[in-house]
Amino acid sequence: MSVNTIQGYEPLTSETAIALARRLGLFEKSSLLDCQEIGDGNLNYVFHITDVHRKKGIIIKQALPYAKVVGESWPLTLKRAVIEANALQIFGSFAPDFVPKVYYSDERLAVTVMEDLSHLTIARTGLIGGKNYPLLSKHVGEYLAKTLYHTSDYGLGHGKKKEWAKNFTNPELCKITEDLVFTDPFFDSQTNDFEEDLTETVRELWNDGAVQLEAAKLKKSFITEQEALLHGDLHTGSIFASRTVTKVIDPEFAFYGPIGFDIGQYIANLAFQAIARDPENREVIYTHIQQVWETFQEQYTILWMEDNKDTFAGTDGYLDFVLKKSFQDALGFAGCELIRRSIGLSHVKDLDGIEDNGRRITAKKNAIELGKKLIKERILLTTIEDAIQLVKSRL
Ligand SMILES: Nc1ncnc2c1ncn2[C@@H]1O[C@H](COP(=O)(O)OP(=O)(O)O)[C@@H](O)[C@H]1O
Ligand SMILES: CSC[C@H]1O[C@H](OP(=O)(O)O)[C@H](O)[C@@H]1O
Repeated sequence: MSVNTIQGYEPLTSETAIALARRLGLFEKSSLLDCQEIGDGNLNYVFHITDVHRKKGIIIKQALPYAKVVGESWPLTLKRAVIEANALQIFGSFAPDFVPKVYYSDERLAVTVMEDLSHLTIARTGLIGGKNYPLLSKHVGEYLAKTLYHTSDYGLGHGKKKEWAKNFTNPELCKITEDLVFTDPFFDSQTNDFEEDLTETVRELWNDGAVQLEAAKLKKSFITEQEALLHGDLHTGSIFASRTVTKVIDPEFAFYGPIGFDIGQYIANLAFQAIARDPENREVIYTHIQQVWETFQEQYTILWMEDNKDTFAGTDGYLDFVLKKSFQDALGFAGCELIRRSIGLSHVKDLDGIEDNGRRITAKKNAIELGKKLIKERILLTTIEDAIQLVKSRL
């Protein structure tokens, strides 16, 4: 397959990115501008433009017509840029404290111009470096409650939600997740990528019919359940943090799906830290896992009570049912993410960055075993304490 030429689209260079910033009037006319391409993700260009004297910056993110990590042999829709810009604006309207401001977007050029967050640190990088972000998981819990409630049937009403869901069909990006998270790691697929020392563990996984059946059910939920507008790729590399501020970036995978998916991806990426750390440094990560769920549950409940468009909102047991389902879904999705980032395409630095071969292999085996347990036993777990106990039992 080759990349189609798209009318009016051209990849930006530092010069054309600066010209765009000037045209948009985002800097004073006399300012001296510097531009660096800083994208370290799998898919896009990210240009950081700064006014050299005033130290003020902006970010211009541009989608390429292919996946950057693989190259032109993997064409990928440019529509993801408009999905990302629209999702940032919607999430920003419901949770303004936790989302970068969007200054401009252009569908033809596939660009989103947004607030510069480079005074913050990507949470994954900070956590790997041993930094503590005391408010991170409370903030993420609040962000999740607000975005997942306000975009749902309960927040919007059935008609409006269906309209929104139509505007957020994102089949190409969803297919990446369907393949890379929910399918390929459970079979002997070409995209898988793991060390030889993991072969036996991986073969056991491929022969585990019970895991495959539960993974199939989780994949079905991901594909069929349009509960709310999800971020769709909420790992700790998609979150900027400081001790007091949290901002969620990169929602190009946004679509209407099961709300446990965002919660589960975040929990799994915290779990990578618990797995990678020495035992004495794990407790703070367990606290994060507890805080994100507790804050989500508390805030979601408040929103449900305040203004719910569903006639059944006050029916005894309905909110509990919704929360329990989301919790158990989240644990299953977390299990899939743990396995995928250990043996599938696109790993995490938390594990790959462990230099000692023996420690790294043990960490990945732990991640795979924990993933299997979460997938198979999620319906037996009813409290976040149960889930944390299960994580502890695998390390
Ligand atoms: N608003 C921003 N402010 C500062 N840096 C950013 C911003 N958005 C992205 N970046 C930088 O660019 C990197 C890649 O961005 P991301 O949106 O995750 O791209 P991709 O979709 O390719 O994964 C981030 O890890 C971060 O370093
Ligand atoms: C070839 S896409 C693989 C992987 O990349 C995305 O992550 P990011 O955009 O944050 O780098 C997403 O997790 C996809 O599954």
